[in-house]
Amino acid sequence: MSTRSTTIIRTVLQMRQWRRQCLLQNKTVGFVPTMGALHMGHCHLVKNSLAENDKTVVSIFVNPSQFAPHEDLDAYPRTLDRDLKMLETMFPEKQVDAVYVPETREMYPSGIVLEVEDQKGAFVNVKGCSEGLEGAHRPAFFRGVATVVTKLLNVVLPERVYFGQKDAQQCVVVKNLVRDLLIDTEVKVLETHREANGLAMLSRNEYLSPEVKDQAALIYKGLCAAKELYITQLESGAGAVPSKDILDSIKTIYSTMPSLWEVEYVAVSHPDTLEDLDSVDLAVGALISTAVRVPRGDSGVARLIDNVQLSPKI
Ligand SMILES: Nc1ncnc2c1ncn2[C@@H]1O[C@H](COP(=O)(O)OP(=O)(O)OP(=O)(O)O)[C@@H](O)[C@H]1O
Ligand SMILES: CC(C)(CO)[C@@H](O)C(=O)[O-]
Ligand code: BAL
Repeated sequence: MSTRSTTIIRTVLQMRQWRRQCLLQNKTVGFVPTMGALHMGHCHLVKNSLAENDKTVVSIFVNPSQFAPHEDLDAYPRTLDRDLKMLETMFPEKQVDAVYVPETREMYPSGIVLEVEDQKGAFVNVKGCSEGLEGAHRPAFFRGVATVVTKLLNVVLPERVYFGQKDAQQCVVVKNLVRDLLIDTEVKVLETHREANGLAMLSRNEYLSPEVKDQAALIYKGLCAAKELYITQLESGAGAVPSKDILDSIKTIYSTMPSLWEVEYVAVSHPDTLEDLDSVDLAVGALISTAVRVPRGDSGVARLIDNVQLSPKI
């Protein structure tokens, strides 16, 4: 089936046939993996892929294996018609060439085994990832992401694959997996797109009432306070800043959050290894990341993540 100029591909076989044609025509392929409910953050990745490759594939697949049983797999927004329209209309100069929308049985022909207890044995070697940040709070997450990204890359075989810095730990996991499994693709990481109030664009923002969306600006405001502290210290010529001072600057802002909100974590990590830092070497910088649980419009809870990079190059 095809829309104006975007081919919709539903099976591994069709995807491979499409890819083979690109190879025969000597065309490079850029790939943007997503779980749909597309927003301007996704479009930013697509725009870069369109600019850097002859052909661009976007995948839309809500991957069950990265959700633990208590997480929001069923509630995750699924807006395929709207997503396809967005991809057709957002890029007037150059269209997305193919959208890969597989069923779960295409991606997992032998089914899915969720071994949540066994996460620490995951095969991807990412220092710090099992102990802290998202890995600690979402036990199924990185094994599921590593599995599905490997499968997707095996099917699409792109020259370049695009991810958002918003999921900073995911980017480290994917870079390590591409390196360790000798996958022949270039991983490109692009900066986080934000709403006018600073809130990171997330598919899960669809869960939020306008009021909560307004208040959620505090998340980025807290991260910006950490950045300001870092820059002040950098300009003063200091060599290091204790992580506690950074965390305190964020806590001051977070203390104004509505009382029902729950800060799941704020972490100060090494920018490359993601190991927890007691003190930030100003010449090296750090990744400051956070997850906050806020009320959903429908009485559930939405988990919002964000991060900023503290870099001596700022
Ligand atoms: N605001 C953003 N800016 C840049 N890239 C983004 C942004 N939001 C998502 N991405 C990237 O788009 C890709 C697909 O993300 P995904 O479909 O999970 O959406 P999402 O907005 O991250 O949703 P959620 O975190 O609510 O699941 C990922 O590489 C992700 O990092
Ligand atoms: C990379 C990904 C598409 C794997 O399902 C997902 O984790 C996402 O959208 O960030
Ligand atoms: N972009 C992150 C996907 C997830 O939260 O499962």
